[in-house]
Amino acid sequence: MRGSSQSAALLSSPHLLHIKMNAESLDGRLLFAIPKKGRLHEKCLELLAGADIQFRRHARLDVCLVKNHPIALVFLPASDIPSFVGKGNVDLGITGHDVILEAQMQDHVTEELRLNFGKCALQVQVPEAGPIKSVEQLAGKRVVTSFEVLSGDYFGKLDAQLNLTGDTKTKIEYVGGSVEAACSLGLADGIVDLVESGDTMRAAGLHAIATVLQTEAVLIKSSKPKDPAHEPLIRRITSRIAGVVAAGHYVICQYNVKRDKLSAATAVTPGRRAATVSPLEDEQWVAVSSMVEKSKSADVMDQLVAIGAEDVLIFNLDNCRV
Ligand SMILES: Nc1ncnc2c1ncn2[C@@H]1O[C@H](COP(=O)(O)OP(=O)(O)OP(=O)(O)O)[C@@H](O)[C@H]1O
Ligand SMILES: O=P(O)(O)OC[C@H]1O[C@H](OP(=O)(O)OP(=O)(O)O)[C@H](O)[C@@H]1O
Repeated sequence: MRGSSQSAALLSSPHLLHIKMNAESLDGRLLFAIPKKGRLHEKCLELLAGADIQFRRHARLDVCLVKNHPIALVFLPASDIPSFVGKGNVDLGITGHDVILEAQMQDHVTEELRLNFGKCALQVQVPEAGPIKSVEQLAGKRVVTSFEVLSGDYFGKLDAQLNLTGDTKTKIEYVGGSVEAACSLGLADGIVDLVESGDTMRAAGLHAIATVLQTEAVLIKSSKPKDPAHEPLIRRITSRIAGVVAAGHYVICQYNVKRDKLSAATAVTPGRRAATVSPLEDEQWVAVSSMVEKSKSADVMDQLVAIGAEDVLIFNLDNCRV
């Protein structure tokens, strides 16, 4: 029975020993892995709430049952989620695209959805005041990182291009955290680490000289799901989460405009299929409603006002299916 073997595999994980007493209740449930802490955790909880996946997590328990679906949530370190999903121990998961590549699980998981958070870049960084200005100058020296595989690939290719072999190759050393301190501590000539705002990098006196990878959080499923019976539920959850992500991406823009300016205005707010145009009591005017990308809404409002639109309103979406 797949449910039992899946539970047994989960329970062999050191993270999950203390949920043994719950093993029976996991059987038959779709297992969905969520980062248990770190940068992605809170955003994942918001997604679950938006998708109406209801649960109560008891303090310190890494597995909890969803009340309104046959799902169990499994809280794991983000870095372990690709291999749990890739090996089929859990059915669905959320983690970073970077983490999937670092775990070398890209051939074992399918990225179902980009989630529009956890966006950052994996960058090669060196001391701003130091002599190294390019990755070619850094090649052959000491690089400290938490991303050994991705950094190894990156510098491996660079070493090959520069004909660096044996002892002259770049030395990649792993550290589990505080990577940005490695140069000032004398451990490294450069580092490879994630950058979002750049605050950590600048505070450590570093600057970026190359980008290894752009990443964001993704919803993943196993490329070879063990239980096809879970597919409809996976599709439903994926569609709900896609709706929550789209709701964060769009706003509704509503305004009044004179009929003779309507085509200029709808050129600014074409909507996804078409703008909704409704008559007003004043026959010279119409009301227009349209979905607009949130990041462009301020520009769109400026353009509408310049065209002569009035009462321009922006509404956030709680949820949608588009
Ligand atoms: N500054 C950031 N901005 C956006 N996304 C980030 C940032 N840092 C990390 N991430 C994303 O979150 C993932 C997990 O990173 P995080 O540092 O939270 O890992 P963790 O090791 O699980 O947590 P912790 O650092 O608390 O131990 C990263 O692989 C990346 O995809
Ligand atoms: O460009 P920034 O916005 O400053 O973000 C980058 C920092 O975020 C991540 O670490 P995090 O703060 O999650 O903690 P960690 O070092 O413990 O992983 C990453 O490792 C960087 O240190």
